Amino acid sequence: MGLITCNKRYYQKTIRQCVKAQEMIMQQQHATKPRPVSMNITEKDETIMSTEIFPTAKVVPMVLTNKEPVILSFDDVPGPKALKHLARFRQYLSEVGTQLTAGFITVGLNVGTYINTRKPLKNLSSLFDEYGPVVRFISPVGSDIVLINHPDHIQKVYTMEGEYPVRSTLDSLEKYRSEHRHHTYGLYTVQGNDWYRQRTLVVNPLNDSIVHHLIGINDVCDSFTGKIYNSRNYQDQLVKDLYKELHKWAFDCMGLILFSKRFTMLDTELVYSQCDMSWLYHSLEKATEAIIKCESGLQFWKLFPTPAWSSLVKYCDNLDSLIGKHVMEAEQSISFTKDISEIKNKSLIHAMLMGEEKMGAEDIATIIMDMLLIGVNTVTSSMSFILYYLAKYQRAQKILYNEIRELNSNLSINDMKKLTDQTPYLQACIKETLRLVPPIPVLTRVLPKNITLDRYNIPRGTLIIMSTQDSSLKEGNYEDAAVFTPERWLKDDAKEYHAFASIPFGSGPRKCLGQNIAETMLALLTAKIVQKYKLEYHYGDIQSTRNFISRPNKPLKIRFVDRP
Ligand code: HEM
Repeated sequence: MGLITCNKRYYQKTIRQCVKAQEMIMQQQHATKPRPVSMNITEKDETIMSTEIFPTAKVVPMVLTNKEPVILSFDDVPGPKALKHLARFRQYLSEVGTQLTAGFITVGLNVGTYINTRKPLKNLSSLFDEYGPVVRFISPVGSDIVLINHPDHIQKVYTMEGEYPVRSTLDSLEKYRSEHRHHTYGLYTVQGNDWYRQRTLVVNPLNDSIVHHLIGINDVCDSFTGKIYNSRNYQDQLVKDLYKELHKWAFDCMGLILFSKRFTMLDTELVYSQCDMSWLYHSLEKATEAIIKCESGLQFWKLFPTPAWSSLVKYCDNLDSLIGKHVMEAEQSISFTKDISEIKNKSLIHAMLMGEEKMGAEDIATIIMDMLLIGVNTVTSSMSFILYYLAKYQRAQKILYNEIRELNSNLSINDMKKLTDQTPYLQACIKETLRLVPPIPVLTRVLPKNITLDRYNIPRGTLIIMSTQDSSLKEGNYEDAAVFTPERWLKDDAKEYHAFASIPFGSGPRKCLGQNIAETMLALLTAKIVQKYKLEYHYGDIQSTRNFISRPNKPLKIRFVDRP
């Protein structure tokens, strides 16, 4: 639909150019005849006209025959006009950077969620409806931003990202690291060769870690279902905030994978006590809140320390030192052990410390911090929405329950592949939830080369924001796109879906490192909950917030009714 609107606009523009060219040719012909005094055209005017006529006339046959592609300039990319006037301030505010425009976009999106005005604020999809599939934001302060949502364009960006893909970083975390800690490591935020080196060092130990801890994760999932049993009210809802409980579950699972430790946050009430484990959990929660605040809206923290910035510094410092303690403990245990080969598999931290290329303790702590921040928050968000959709779509829940019941096992497995093969409907439910609510709703790239998108030439270095959530919710890409339909992934037609219409884990060499881990955690807990409880939801529709990691915008009041 957006593509059609855009092409329509393009053709209208070309037709206007064509008419203008014809008028000018006619004027030029008239110019050779004796000229009426009222026209008053000077020699200078004639020169201008003749230089304008030919380029325009040259374009016309190309468009009409539609044989040669016409490349339109970057200036032709449509976008909101208001921001163009702000461009005048560019010279004064250069230090604020590109993200201010991203801030404008985020403010628009977030405010739209909270304020119920008569004239609703624009969200990304209305921008695409208005301007077409390629929208330009002229930044008042930094590089311009281009917004896209068409799967073809998203695919093209990924194919041109190069060997060392560059994503726009979380500015607040990057500033914290470079200015406050004088240390720029961090897998999500680092770029270029450094990124490649880190990723190569982490990828294998991380995959091994999930295999080692399957049984432990299974136990944490059992703790969660047990906790539901023990802490329901008379309406079979959790007395506590379900989102927070899921957050603790994700934290405990990630504790096993990243530290090989049982954090038991689910079982303990000592959330704000003085023990290291609860401080780590508390700091993670607070650091996430502070990053969300800093990344949404106008980024004044770049100019002076705002309360959100001070909170970010405080809690990221906490995280750094608490994780650093675990890394130091691992270093010590290595230095006291004779049989080095045995200890290498003790934890992900041990494996990284003993990798072929030695990594410093601070570097490892930063990588672990990134994985904790991304991993815990994304998995919690997805798990919340899986439960919500299953509770809302009873028919889907019934099919899933039958699939799990037929497995006729207690699901206490240590072979994930077997579980995946035996539960196609469960996998489809996870995939469908991630299509409807990808926890990271927009992905970014800065390309090393110019790229042509929908005939517009986008210069290299432009920040390209890919609205992957908008793409996966578009009717043109999926029929009944807003409806939770896991079956769509099991039909033959699924093969016809565009491979880039729904990419919740990103794509290419820089795609999510934790996909395997996330899918395992989500599958295990969903299976265990549905096996034990019938889920119900009797309240208003829940949507996702549009933060850099989205979450439910309302309390998850799901009922967990015992199955007979
Ligand atoms: C449902 C859960 C998850 C979703 C939907 C998700 C999604 C994503 C996405 C979209 C990206 C960016 C990809 C791109 O730019 O093309 C990403 C990157 C990343 N994710 Fe995940 N993620 C999830 C869970 C996890 C977990 C559990 C971990 C930790 C083990 C993790 C670690 C990472 C890391 C380290 C990166 C940066 C990779 C790099 O820059 O090389 N993610 N994730």
